[in-house]
Amino acid sequence: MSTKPFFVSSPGKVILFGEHSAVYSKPAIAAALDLRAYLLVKPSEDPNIIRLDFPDIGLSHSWNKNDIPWTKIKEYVQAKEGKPQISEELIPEIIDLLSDNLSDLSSSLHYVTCHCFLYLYSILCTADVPGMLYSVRSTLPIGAGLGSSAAIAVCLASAMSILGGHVAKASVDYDAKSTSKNHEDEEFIDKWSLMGEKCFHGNPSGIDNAVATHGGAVMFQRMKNPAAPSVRTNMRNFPPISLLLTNTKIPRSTAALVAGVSALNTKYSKTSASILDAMEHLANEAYQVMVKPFFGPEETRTLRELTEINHGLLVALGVSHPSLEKIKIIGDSHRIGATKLTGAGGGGCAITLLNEDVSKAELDNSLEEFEANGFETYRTSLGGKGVGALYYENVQEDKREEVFSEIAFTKFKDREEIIQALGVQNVSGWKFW
Ligand SMILES: Nc1ncnc2c1ncn2[C@@H]1O[C@H](COP(=O)(O)OP(=O)(O)OP(=O)(O)O)[C@@H](O)[C@H]1O
Ligand SMILES: C[C@@](O)(CCO)CC(=O)[O-]
Ligand SMILES: [Mg+2]
Repeated sequence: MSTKPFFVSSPGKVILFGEHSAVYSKPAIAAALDLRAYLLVKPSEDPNIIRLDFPDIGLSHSWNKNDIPWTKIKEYVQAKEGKPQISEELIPEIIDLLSDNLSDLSSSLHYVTCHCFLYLYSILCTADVPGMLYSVRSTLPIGAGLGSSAAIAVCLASAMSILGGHVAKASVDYDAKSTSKNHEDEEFIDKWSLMGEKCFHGNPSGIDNAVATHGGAVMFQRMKNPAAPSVRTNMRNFPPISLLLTNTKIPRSTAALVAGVSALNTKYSKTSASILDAMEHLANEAYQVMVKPFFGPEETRTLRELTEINHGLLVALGVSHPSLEKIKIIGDSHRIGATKLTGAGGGGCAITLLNEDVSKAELDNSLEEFEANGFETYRTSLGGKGVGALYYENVQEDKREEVFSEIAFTKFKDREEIIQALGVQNVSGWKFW
């Protein structure tokens, strides 16, 4: 177990096809974003104190680790060779046992985040792990459809797997070929981060945390039998798609949107089953196109057409928002490409698969209109690295104090400062599983 400070980091994601239908065991396609969450873990001055400092959401909280009902919690966790075994659902008895530790949190945002932290902490760590500071910063917009919750869940699950001694040290360099990956440890982190996602929103498909753990691009399908593992097919030759992300900045909750679709399914079961079936066919067609060895103008046109259809189907499920429709109208009227909402919808982000021949003038006009409406745009590359760690000993000796400074970390002004100081591409020493 490491008592030296370390960072873990994991990426957000873009769902290209199949959000919401993914929850109903339909295939979906998603890829890792170059925006990431970072978690600093650092020994506390008082080894009995577990301290959370999550400035992005104004959360600062601490517990005395002796107040966690360790012995009772462990009675509900099955372990094999010292490794806690995953349950299908969150264990209600553990939720109940932790409720006293959460009773002084009045904001629901803080409650949910602390619940996720303590659930993973009390299962993956033991009373012997000294109290630490846990501080999170993210370059992902929160609640905007880009998997910010999954990135946090993966950071927490990986840090606690390190502290609990359940995974080997991450040791693969940034540029190394993926064949040397430690698949077993990545799977462990993936599984436990799904439990973290369940704390954030009751019924996640698992696609967001899978991408945040493994990175790259995947076709993902949750199985109908909840006990069966999800199927994840890596898409190695992910085509070079030119993508524009536009954030409406309208806040929304994934949990509420997923619950809304569930209500629709109950009320109009046959109609909504047809919509979900259409989404299934659409994701399969997109997959066939995306894995073609040759990806030319015909293939990009097909993906744009499927993008338009996918958005229409999501509108039919009731998860769009006037601001998302506005993005679509602006993009369509300047003919920049095909636009759909991404993630849970209801606000948050839209993606536009840009036309290859879009002119600079057309694009600039759209960008101006997006800005005038208060939207934020971001050009992004897809398919980056999954979860990684930056250990104390992998940072040059004379830089350690600065890199692992809690004060510097919590005070970074914006996304650019975080990326500059810690980005997995900018700072040498990051290791991956
Ligand atoms: N930087 C952060 N610091 C602390 N908590 C965060 C941070 N980013 C995300 N979260 C947690 O994740 C929640 C947002 O998750 P939610 O699933 O609603 O949106 P999302 O993950 O951004 O979008 P989607 O699930 O559609 O991809 C926040 O309410 C908070 O609990
Ligand atoms: C809306 C949803 O399909 C994607 C959220 O990013 C929910 C999920 O799959 O967990
Ligand atoms: Mg989420």
